[in-house]
Order: sequence, then structure tokens, then C-alpha cells
Amino acid sequence: FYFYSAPENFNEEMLRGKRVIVTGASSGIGEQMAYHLARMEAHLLLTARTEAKLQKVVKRCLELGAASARYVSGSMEDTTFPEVVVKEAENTWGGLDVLILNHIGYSYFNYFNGDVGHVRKLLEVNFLSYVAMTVSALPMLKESEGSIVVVSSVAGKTAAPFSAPYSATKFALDGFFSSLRHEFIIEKVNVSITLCILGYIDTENAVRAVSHAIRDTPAPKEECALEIVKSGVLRRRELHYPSRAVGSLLLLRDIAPDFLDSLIRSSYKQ
Ligand SMILES: NC(=O)C1=CN([C@@H]2O[C@H](COP(=O)(O)OP(=O)(O)OC[C@H]3O[C@@H](n4cnc5c(N)ncnc54)[C@H](OP(=O)(O)O)[C@@H]3O)[C@@H](O)[C@H]2O)C=CC1
Ligand SMILES: C[C@H](CCC(=O)NCC(=O)O)[C@H]1CC[C@H]2[C@@H]3C(=O)C[C@@H]4C[C@H](O)CC[C@]4(C)[C@H]3CC[C@]12C
Repeated sequence: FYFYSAPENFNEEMLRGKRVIVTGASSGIGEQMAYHLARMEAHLLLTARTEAKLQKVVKRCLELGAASARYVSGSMEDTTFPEVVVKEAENTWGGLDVLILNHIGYSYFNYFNGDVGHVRKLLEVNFLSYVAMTVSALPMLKESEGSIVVVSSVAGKTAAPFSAPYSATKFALDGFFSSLRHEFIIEKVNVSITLCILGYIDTENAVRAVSHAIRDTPAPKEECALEIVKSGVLRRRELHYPSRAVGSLLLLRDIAPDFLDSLIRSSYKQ
């Protein structure tokens, strides 16, 4: 009740001068979050694999008014990379206010093909690297009483066909970070954890992967990115975006799970 009745008191000035890491910031929702944060005059550290794309995003962030913007490129498949990113923030700023965990590795959209190696790799990129970034960043976040934002999916609350490995990584995020939130409250650690439950969003990669198979119209990535930034700063427990579609899915999951499953399957083109 408290969560749903929390006042909508977001103010862009809340981000001015804040030190923010955004992962997966070279494209899609991560890129759009970087632009919103830049307009709000935050300090930005962006990361992804593709240096040329990150250079362009950093340049645009500086044009939009970021207090500062830099990047560190590398792959989250490399188990040492999460700490490298957090160390960069520590060396540059000496602290951190917001950690936005958003990157995902490539996953195919089709029947599960039995490739356990792919599942293992995806767990490393989509889940374990989120845990490793959190562990490295936690001392700085405790110091600043900051925020962790975890970008997840409706596929991490209720499963859909053709995304078994991906869905598993997103369910894992919910289990881990929702447990950690309890522990922070018990130990009076004033670091918020916001889990973002997103429906289908119109990023290039998602549309390329699923538009041939899914009837739904994707929601706009720019608005989605702004809602993520807002919910993190407001220290919300969860964001549901788009709210009506995701809200209905979660309600049906709890009261009529078989009906929901058949609805999801019927939203796929035959
Ligand atoms: N779009 C959608 O419909 C939905 C998206 N979401 C969630 O939103 C978030 C963003 O999704 P979206 O914007 O669509 O994704 P994109 O595919 O557009 O972006 C993914 C980002 O992750 C980076 N990345 C990919 N592989 C790696 C790697 N191995 N190591 C480090 N970074 C990597 C990519 O950059 P590079 O290739 O340069 O490394 C890119 O910056 C994800 O967490 C996703 O699960 C949730 C529900 C629906
Ligand atoms: C089909 C899913 C949701 C069913 C539904 O009822 N949607 C209504 C709505 O969302 O408004 C899709 C919702 C989330 C999608 C997946 C996702 O999380 C992103 C992945 C990105 C990756 O590049 C490939 C595609 C995704 C697995 C994508 C697939 C479709 C969803 C599960």
C-alpha cells in the first residue's frame, strides 16, 4: 500500500551532480537513459563492449549537458570486468550515487536448443555480472546512501515461449535482488533496490528479434528510459512499464495462470 501510494514527486534536479554508472549504454534503453541523465546534469560513466558506439553516446551526453561523461569498454563475459568498471568510478569520482544495471548478452528467440553452454554464458552476462558489480559498488553506495537499479522484464516474472535461457536469468535477478533488499532493511543499509519489470520496448535489437513472431506494439524506449531513471531516484521497490500491460499480466499470473499462459501464446503469430 505504501509503495503504490507514494507521491510522484520526481524533480530533475534530484540528479544534478549525481555520479551514475549505466551498463549496456551503447544502444537501446541504456543509451536513452544516458541522454536523460545528461540533460539532468549528472556525472556519467557508461559501459558496453563497442567502443565506437560509446564514444558517440558520450559525445552526445556532453552536448546535452552532462556534468561529465566517460566510458569504459569491455565485455561482461569477462569475470574481472565488473570490478574494472566500478574501480573506474572510484578512481574518477571517489564515490558513486546510482548504479544502473541494464546490459544483456545476445540470446536467440526460438525453441530451447539444449545448449547448456549458452545458458551458462547468459547467466554470467545477465545475472552474475550484476551481482559482481553490486558487490564492488556496495561500499561506495553505502557511503552515499545511493541506489541500485536492476533492469528486468515481464519474462522475469512470468515465462513466455522462445526465451527460456533469457527468462531464467531475469527470474534469477528477482530472487537475488529481492532477497538483498530484505537484508538491507534488516541491517539498516540505506541503499535502495529498484527492480524494473518491462514489457516489449521498441529497441532495435528487440524489434529485430521478435517482431516477426509477436503481435504486440512495442512501447517507446525514450519514455521507458525516463521511467526507469525516475523510479530509481524515487527509491521505488519496482517499476512496471508500460504500467497497465505489465500490471494486468502480473494480476492474471496470480489469479489465473493457465489463462495468462494461453493469452501469451496467442499473442505469438502462428
Ligand atoms: N527491449 C525490450 O523489449 C525489453 C528489454 N528489457 C530489458 O531492458 C534492458 C535493455 O534492453 P535493450 O535496450 O532492448 O537491449 P539492447 O540490445 O539494445 O542493448 C544491450 C546493451 O548491452 C550491451 N551488451 C551486449 N552484450 C554485452 C556484453 N557481453 N557485455 C557488456 N555489455 C553488453 C550492448 O552493447 P554492446 O553490443 O556494444 O556490448 C548494449 O549496450 C535489458 O536488461 C533487457 O533485458 C526488458 C524487457 C523488454
Ligand atoms: C512476449 C513477451 C510479453 C508478452 C506480453 O503479453 N506482452 C505485452 C507487453 O509486454 O506489453 C515479451 C515481453 C518482454 C519480451 C522480451 C524481453 O524481455 C527482451 C528480450 C530482448 C532480446 O533482445 C530478445 C527478445 C526478448 C527475449 C523479448 C521477447 C518478447 C518478450 C518476452
